[in-house]
Amino acid sequence: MFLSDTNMTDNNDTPGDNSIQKVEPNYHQYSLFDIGIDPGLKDEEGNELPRPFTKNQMRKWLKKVRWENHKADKRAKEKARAKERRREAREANLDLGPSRKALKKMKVEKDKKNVGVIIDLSFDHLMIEKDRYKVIKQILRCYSVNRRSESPLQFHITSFGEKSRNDISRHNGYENWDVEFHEEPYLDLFPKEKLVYLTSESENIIENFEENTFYVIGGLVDHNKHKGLCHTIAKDQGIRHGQLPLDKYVNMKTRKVLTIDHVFEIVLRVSEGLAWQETLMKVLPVRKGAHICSSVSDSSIDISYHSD
Ligand SMILES: C[S@@+](CC[C@H](N)C(=O)[O-])C[C@H]1O[C@@H](n2cnc3c(N)ncnc32)[C@H](O)[C@@H]1O
Repeated sequence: MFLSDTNMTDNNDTPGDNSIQKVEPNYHQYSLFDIGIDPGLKDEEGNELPRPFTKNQMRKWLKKVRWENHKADKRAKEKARAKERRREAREANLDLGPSRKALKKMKVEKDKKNVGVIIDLSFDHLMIEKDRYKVIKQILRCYSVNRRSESPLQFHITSFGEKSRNDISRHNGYENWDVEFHEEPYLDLFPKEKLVYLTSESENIIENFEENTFYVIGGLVDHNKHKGLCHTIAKDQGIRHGQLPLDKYVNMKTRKVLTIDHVFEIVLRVSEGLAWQETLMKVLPVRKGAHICSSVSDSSIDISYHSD
């Protein structure tokens, strides 16, 4: 159910106004963290307490609620319109192509690539709630690009603990995703020689993704606080590691550390057969300021990893 904000006008001067108190936010659905507010206060059950709300915070919150309402409305209208179009087409004996249901079924039957990606969620203890949510959002994007791919990657999530389970359960239906969730760490699940930890600090430059190999991405949003952590872990565990060949194909204005979903999509696109330069220009966000290196051609060079 969505909230009505008709009682909340821009003329409300104080958050304690009667009109504001009529708004009954659903604090389970909308975390204050979602709108960049650290609520600080919690009740005995750990729920965020509504006060104190400044006028500005309340405005931001209402803007978010309005947007959510608008999105839900729009989706419902689109659904109704699509249903109506199908009904009309059926009556006129027109073929509108496969239904959503049929498309979904076709997707499940797609051939998976023999290349795997593992997102290593063993870093919960190093992140505040807000950053853990960012990790989950990025995983959501990985799932979404993989699902749309004609040749999806094998997708595993390891060290999937209680915190991650709670965080991800805000997104309904994750249990039905075509992703394998494991509570165990990857070392308990996969042979060491088939693992390659992706890390921007590795001295090994990846040129292509090997079949029958699992590429590990660190499930960590750390704002560079734990620089080199995944590289150290890979070396300590004696598994192979490699960095993406960013320097070879693009000039970047910013750091070479990418987000989980960008790394995932790069592995996916290159495994699909897209050239490196094209992939990087397509996937890297504009703010990374990537430009093509004019001196390179997009040929493949094999490298051998060493596991230190
Ligand atoms: C935001 S980064 C985390 C950075 C973290 N300080 C670390 O030690 O890796 C998330 C993950 O994306 C992957 N990653 C990011 N940039 C990369 C690059 N240039 N090459 C290879 N992997 C990269 C790594 O697996 C990394 O753990």
